[in-house]
Amino acid sequence: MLLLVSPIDKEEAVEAIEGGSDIVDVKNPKEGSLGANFPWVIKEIREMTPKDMLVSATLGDVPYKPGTISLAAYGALTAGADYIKCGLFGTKNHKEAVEVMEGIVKAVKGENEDSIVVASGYADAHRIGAIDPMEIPSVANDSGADIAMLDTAVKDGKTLFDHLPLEKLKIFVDEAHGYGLKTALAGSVKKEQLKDLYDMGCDIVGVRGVACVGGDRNTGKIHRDAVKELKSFLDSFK
Ligand SMILES: O=C[C@H](O)COP(=O)(O)O
Repeated sequence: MLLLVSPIDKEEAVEAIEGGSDIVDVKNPKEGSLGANFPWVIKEIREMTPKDMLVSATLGDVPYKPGTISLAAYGALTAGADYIKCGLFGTKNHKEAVEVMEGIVKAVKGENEDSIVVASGYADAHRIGAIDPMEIPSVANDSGADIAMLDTAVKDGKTLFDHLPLEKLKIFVDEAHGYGLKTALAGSVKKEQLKDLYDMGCDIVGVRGVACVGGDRNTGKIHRDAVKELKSFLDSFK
């Protein structure tokens, strides 16, 4: 299972890289769970990240505005992101979500067929009126995306597992794998929850809070020692 760590700036990106993160996920937590960062931040983090390491960029907790989002995706790609990740915040159903994701897929894969598109739903979608998280694998599949992901929309200390039990997460992973997609799971994930994610076959775990000093995604900063600890813990499962 790969470790994705979400830095907000260059200083945190160095910590993620030195700590051994597999994917550097440029994000702006000030703008939400999957908040988008500025193109120049994505660009400078891509430039300082070793070529063989993947850089991901989030497009935000996006509204149901397919044109706007496809243009944002094009911008993230141009800034150098290998992974383009979209939080389906304002889409209420399968049809709307597929429409948004199809625009992203067309915008980025038309330029670079190797770019990786991630459709992210929210385990606590019921709190924001967004699409049911269990529909995300079919949304990713029907739109031509590569990865089905879940995060949490509201960062109030509740974790992914508080909103979806293990059995449901396993169904999510199995369904996505059945389509030939990869999976990414996140949402205030704690170290002691990593083994469950590994055992269910999750491909990527996304973290920020647990990689920050003091475990706080907003007030803390990512530290290489925390990333190293997570990485070696994950390696111990192999
Ligand atoms: O993509 C992963 C997110 O950044 C997870 O952040 P979090 O661990 O603070 O919920």
